[in-house]
Amino acid sequence: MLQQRIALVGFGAIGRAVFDILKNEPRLQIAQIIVSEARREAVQAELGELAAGMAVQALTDVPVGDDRPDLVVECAGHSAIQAHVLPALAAGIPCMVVSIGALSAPGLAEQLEAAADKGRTQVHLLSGAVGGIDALAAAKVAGLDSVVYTGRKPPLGWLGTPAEDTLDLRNLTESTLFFSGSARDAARLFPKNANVAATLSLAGIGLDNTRVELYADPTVKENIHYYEAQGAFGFMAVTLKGKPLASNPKTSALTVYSVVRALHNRVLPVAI
Ligand SMILES: NC(=O)C1=CN([C@@H]2O[C@H](COP(=O)(O)OP(=O)(O)OC[C@H]3O[C@@H](n4cnc5c(N)ncnc54)[C@H](OP(=O)(O)O)[C@@H]3O)[C@@H](O)[C@H]2O)C=CC1
Ligand SMILES: O=C([O-])CC(=O)C(=O)O
Repeated sequence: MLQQRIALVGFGAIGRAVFDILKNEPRLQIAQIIVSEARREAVQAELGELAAGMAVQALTDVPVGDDRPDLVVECAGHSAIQAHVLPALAAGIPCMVVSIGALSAPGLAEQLEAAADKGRTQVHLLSGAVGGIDALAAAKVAGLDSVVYTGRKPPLGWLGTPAEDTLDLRNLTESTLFFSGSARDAARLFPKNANVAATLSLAGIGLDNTRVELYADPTVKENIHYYEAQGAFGFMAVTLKGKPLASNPKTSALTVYSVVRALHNRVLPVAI
């Protein structure tokens, strides 16, 4: 039986939900949870209750020595790529990443590639809240002409973002466009909301050529991702209406399931 010892980076909405799904899965043992120094003791105490009988350690860094995990799964935020994913890759530990918008920062994509090369390993950018990445990345082989993405969330999903500079999100009465531009700018300006734009770009025609529109829409309850891609392969359009996590309305539950799916694909006899 294939098994993996996993270090989970981040124990917020996604991390907790992944932990909850996997805690009784013998093939996928979450051995370490990487959190900030300020939260470490509290998380360790909580794990004592959540995971009685399991040896899960709350740590502030991914161990790269004797106690190294087989795999690092990032579900924390953009800063975690520099802090935890780069060193793990350089030490030869494969990583999965959901905070893909971080790769919009100058030089970070190249640093990730170099670290993975140095460690002779791979970083897997997960599909997260969106679907069709397999088709888009395959279509890229023959050449893509355009990829256009629209992200639409209920107004409260945009709280704490630059959308608040121009919109009264708590009192919005109609669907309102507040960002139109490149995926690079979207990912930089909306680090907790536009990872999907970056994912589509990296699978498709890049962060500067992927066009993005973002809407706050009081008529919807889901986080809606819609994109169209045109190229030598033909045409595709995807609509994904993702239910938000109760613990974080910015994040679609599908992101959690995409992590679990990727992990299952590493250990189950049949990968799909
Ligand atoms: N690819 C995709 O489709 C999607 C990607 N995402 C990405 O996933 C991230 C996490 O989402 P979600 O779980 O909903 O967010 P939450 O805010 O609920 O949780 C994030 C957790 O990660 C912790 N954290 C942040 N930075 C670090 C770090 N450098 N090291 C260790 N822990 C850290 C935070 O701790 P603290 O509070 O102490 O900072 C917090 O507990 C988002 O920020 C976004 O980048 C989200 C949705 C979709
Ligand atoms: O979870 C979602 O629906 C998408 C999201 O936040 C992101 O792209 O960062």
